[in-house]
Amino acid sequence: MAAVNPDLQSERDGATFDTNKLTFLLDGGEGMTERRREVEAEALADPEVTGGPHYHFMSRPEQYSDAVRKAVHYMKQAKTGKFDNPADAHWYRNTLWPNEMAPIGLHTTMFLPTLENNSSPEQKEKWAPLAKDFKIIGTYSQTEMGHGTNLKALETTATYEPELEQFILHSPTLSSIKWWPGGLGKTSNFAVVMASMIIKGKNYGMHPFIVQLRSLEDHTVITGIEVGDIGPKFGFNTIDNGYLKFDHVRIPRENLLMKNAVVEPDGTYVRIAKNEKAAYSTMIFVRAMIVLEVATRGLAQACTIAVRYSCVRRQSELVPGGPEPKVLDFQTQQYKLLPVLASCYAYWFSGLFIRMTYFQINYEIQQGNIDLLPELHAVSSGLKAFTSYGSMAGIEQCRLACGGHGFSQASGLPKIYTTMTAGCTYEGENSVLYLQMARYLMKSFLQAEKGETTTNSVAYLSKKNLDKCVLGATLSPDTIIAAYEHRAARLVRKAGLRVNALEAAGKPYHEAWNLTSVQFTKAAEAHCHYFVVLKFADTLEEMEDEAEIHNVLLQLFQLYACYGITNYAADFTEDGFMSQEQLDMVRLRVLDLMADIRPNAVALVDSFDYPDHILGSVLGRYDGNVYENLYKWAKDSPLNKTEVHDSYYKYLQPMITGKSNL
Ligand SMILES: CCCCCCCCCCCCCCCCCCCC(=O)SCCNC(=O)CCNC(=O)[C@H](O)C(C)(C)COP(=O)(O)OP(=O)(O)OC[C@H]1O[C@@H](n2cnc3c(N)ncnc32)[C@H](O)[C@@H]1OP(=O)(O)O
Ligand SMILES: Cc1cc2nc3c(=O)[nH]c(=O)nc-3n(C[C@H](O)[C@H](O)[C@H](O)COP(=O)(O)OP(=O)(O)OC[C@H]3O[C@@H](n4cnc5c(N)ncnc54)[C@H](O)[C@@H]3O)c2cc1C
Repeated sequence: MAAVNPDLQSERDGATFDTNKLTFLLDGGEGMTERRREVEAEALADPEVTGGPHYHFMSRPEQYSDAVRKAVHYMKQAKTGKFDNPADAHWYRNTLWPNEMAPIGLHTTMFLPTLENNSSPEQKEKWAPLAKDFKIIGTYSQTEMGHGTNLKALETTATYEPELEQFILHSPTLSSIKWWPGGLGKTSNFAVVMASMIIKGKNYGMHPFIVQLRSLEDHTVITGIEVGDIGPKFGFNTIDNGYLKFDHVRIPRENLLMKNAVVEPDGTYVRIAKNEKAAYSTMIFVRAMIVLEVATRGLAQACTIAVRYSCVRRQSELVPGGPEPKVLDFQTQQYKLLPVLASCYAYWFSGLFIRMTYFQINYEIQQGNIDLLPELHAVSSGLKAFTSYGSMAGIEQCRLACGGHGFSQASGLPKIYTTMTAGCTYEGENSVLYLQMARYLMKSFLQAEKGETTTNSVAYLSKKNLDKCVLGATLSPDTIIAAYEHRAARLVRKAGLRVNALEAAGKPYHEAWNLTSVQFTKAAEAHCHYFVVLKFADTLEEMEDEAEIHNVLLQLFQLYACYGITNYAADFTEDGFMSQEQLDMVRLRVLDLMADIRPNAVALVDSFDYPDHILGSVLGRYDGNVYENLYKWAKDSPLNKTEVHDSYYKYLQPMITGKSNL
């Protein structure tokens, strides 16, 4: 390995804590870190994983094709049983497709989970092993050209025919064509298709059906089906997001996944699930996972790149006539990066929380206890929206902080950005998800108004909140949490009262709701902000005695919270809760905290523990040898394969010389 750039080494030497120990905390324990590192090391040693053509120097069809090569490699490995632990499989995939979507990504994240959670026991026994062993490859096909958000308006129909005990799948309109499902265009031979189920003329709404799309022999498309790729996108170029059109395709009755609802041979519909949204369960799973696995990890990688590079990049003067400083020593550069780094830690702890909570509540739901489903739906929706937007903005901030080189694909940042920003849209567009959380907040507000006790994430709504902020120079977690509680409770209450007032003035509820929806999305955002602050504080409280790590995490917590207050100052001050003096103090504390955190900045990103291969960045290399590798990168560019490019002979030569050698 090349010698580490002394400018980066000095940062590591000056850190006040052991990065390894912080990595253990982030991974959820030393054993988890060790296992992750083992899986990554095995993958990194495998030329099928790290070899192959250079991602950025391939065309899109080549990128897709290479991703399929990797998919086959992954499936061969998985078939040996070595990834029986889902975490192992996840780490391996992250190393194989760094910041890319695998053509079989939907197979593992949505197709298989839907089969497992929406099938009857017999169906699960039949389909899940086939999918687990990759004998069939599937996707999750829900969104249509005309509707992604409004699931009640999906137009694909599954009409039951009792005589033959079959459903007939049909796409009656242009807008009913399935559009967007990942891996649908070229890779999958099966899909879970969400379609409106019609029996004897009655529409029972969206239900999941397992449908074969292509032959298992030669991959040709099943009669009555038209399927293909939807073309190049802003990112996600390794995956074949597809379209799918049905022309009266018949499937057996048994292909309705019947855990939540059964259709008997004579067409009798029997609902089993207690909640009518049971068919939406896979979406909750993915939203809960996006928080850590997509939003936070994308941001952590961007922070790693930008912070390391900012300690390698020297520019301008700090001391007149003095040497060029590391750019991270400029206060403005710290202001660009350190609050983003603090938010990354904040999201991480919320991500760990929602992942664990998802598995706990889902277990209860599987046992038939659905009491906590509304809470899980609201929190997973809100956190998905809050963290994906924050990460998207943070990644862009990291890119800008890298100056010109940040604009190059060599930085790795454009790829991280385009992959991650899709998470603001897929699995529920962010405003739409904030409005789902807002419904929950409105209900909870009404409960609190009636004097009832609200619980879980909204417990604070029925508490007596402080009228005056008691935040002082010590910035204790409790006073910070109280400030965020106050802001969220006030914004929820204000929006709720306006709905009530508009209704009292004669507006129908739906109109009152729409007229309050901007306020409500801001209230939902404030609620999520509070929740993320709370989970960060909980992590600090639960930490075992690792004083050095506790100190630096406390600084990050305070920075995250103070920066949030300065960014949303009006929310905290306009009702007189926080005084101007307190706000001024918080603003100055942001600057002081940045100075406190600055010496540990590199150690804090090293703790995310990303191998260079996953970062895919010349700027963010662990060894900090940026310039020689930027030069190498440019030399490898396909345009430099020949001294004179073909386009010269085709276009320039005739113009410049009046003749052509072609
Ligand atoms: C160590 C690690 C191991 C773990 C490894 C795991 C790795 C995982 C990695 C994850 C990587 C992820 C990569 C992802 C790849 C891309 C995937 C992209 C896939 C997709 O995009 S699939 C399509 C997604 N589509 C959507 O999300 C559609 C959005 N729309 C909706 O969800 C609904 O239509 C909407 C907006 C919620 C409205 O629904 P509607 O039916 O109209 O309902 P109402 O608004 O009338 O509400 C009625 C009532 O129901 C409640 N509700 C709504 N949804 C749900 C739900 N899901 N569950 C429970 N309850 C729900 C709603 O709140 C209302 O309640 P009220 O009480 O207020 O009446
Ligand atoms: C990269 C990517 C991968 C995807 N993968 C899959 C997949 O594998 N399977 C699949 O089925 N789908 C997939 N999708 C589709 C995705 O789930 C939808 O695009 C997403 O749910 C948003 O729905 P939409 O496109 O209909 O947006 P729209 O709902 O049309 O959003 C447009 C605008 O309208 C606003 N809006 C819509 N409804 C409301 C409302 N009720 N209140 C206020 N504002 C509203 C939105 O906020 C937004 O600003 C994918 C999409 C992308 C981008």
